[in-house]
Amino acid sequence: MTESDNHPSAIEQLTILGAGAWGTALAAISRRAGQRVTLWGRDAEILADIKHVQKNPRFLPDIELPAGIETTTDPWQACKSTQAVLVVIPSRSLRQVCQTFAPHLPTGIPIVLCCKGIEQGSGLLMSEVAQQELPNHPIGALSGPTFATEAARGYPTAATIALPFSEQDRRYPANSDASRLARALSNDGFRPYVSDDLVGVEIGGAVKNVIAIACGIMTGAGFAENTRAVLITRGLEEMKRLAQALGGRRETLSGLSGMGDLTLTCSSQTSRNMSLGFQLGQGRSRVDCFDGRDVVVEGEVNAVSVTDLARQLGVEMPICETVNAVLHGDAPLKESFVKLWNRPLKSESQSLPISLE
Ligand SMILES: NC(=O)C1=CN([C@@H]2O[C@H](COP(=O)(O)OP(=O)(O)OC[C@H]3O[C@@H](n4cnc5c(N)ncnc54)[C@H](OP(=O)(O)O)[C@@H]3O)[C@@H](O)[C@H]2O)C=CC1
Ligand SMILES: O=C(CO)COP(=O)(O)O
Repeated sequence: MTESDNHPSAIEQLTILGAGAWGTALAAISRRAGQRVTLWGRDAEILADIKHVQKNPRFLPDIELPAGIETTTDPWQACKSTQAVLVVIPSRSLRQVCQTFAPHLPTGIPIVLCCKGIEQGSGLLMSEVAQQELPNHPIGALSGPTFATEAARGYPTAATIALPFSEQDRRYPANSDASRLARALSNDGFRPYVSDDLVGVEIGGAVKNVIAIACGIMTGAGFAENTRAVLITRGLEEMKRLAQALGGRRETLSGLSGMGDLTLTCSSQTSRNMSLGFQLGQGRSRVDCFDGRDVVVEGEVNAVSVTDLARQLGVEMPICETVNAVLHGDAPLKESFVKLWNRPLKSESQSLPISLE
């Protein structure tokens, strides 16, 4: 078989599930890339604004969206002639959303998960949850340093699209689902890279939010740049260890979905995770954070699932452990971070495993 015999058709029609900040931004990105886009959500009023006045006043106020985004609250309508689906809802809702959409998805189309997390209780990656519920679809992830507000405005942004490669994909990588999706989303402001390391890409997205909460706590408590650099660097090492234990590649965590997203999220209060940590570090109680609004903070719920998974696998993740103890174990904030700093001294590199005690 030659490459031209095997050339699959280009993706021209996308469905996006979730009309929050990132789902709406991805609809804008896809439109700018020339796609026919249907955005599915639950709130008919928001969807009407997106379609008719090119605004999402609740999740992306003041941002002008491109015209031509079709919207619907009906799962069948959303999927009827789609060639690929991006799932952009909070991680805790993924299983339920997959179950709702399973009967409506055209057979075999790729499903790309854009939520960042690990399922509570089961410890499954988002892709494993989706694979259980949608066994007849290739499952991938899109992840990277992508604040929705910036990407929706068209500011230059890049991310990684990961799907496992089949034997055929290895022979013709440009024809893989990951490559077809990258071409479908690419435009002047959005540059997708392709990967076959789904585990590495997903772990980066899930763990960086927990580390960002740690950065926020330390910054809110009055510490500065040195402390943040340590948390980013050692946090990256925690991400690499967990990815490796699950069969991912350490090098993936040096890319956009690892180091890239970790740096972004740990450096700005535009991040809801960093911002939650900051407010807690300043001494606010959890109920007063975000002025009492119910904001999606993935690192908060995922501190539990990341820590549980690490313990199960025997992977040392002291920063994530500390965040989890503070958020969910009633551990005193200041003392917990002092304890983190006073752990036994050791070598920096995994390949020189010495303790100095
Ligand atoms: N915002 C960002 O910059 C980025 C976010 N992400 C990730 O994307 C995911 C979504 O985040 P984001 O868009 O920011 O969140 P938002 O809070 O902005 O929006 C969440 C959306 O999900 C919908 N939703 C929640 N639960 C369900 C459910 N059970 N069924 C159907 N729809 C549901 C909400 O609908 P309703 O209003 O009806 O509740 C809302 O439209 C998260 O995992 C986040 O980490 C990734 C990269 C960037
Ligand atoms: O994942 C994000 C950027 O890549 C968004 O981060 P927050 O969820 O912390 O706002």
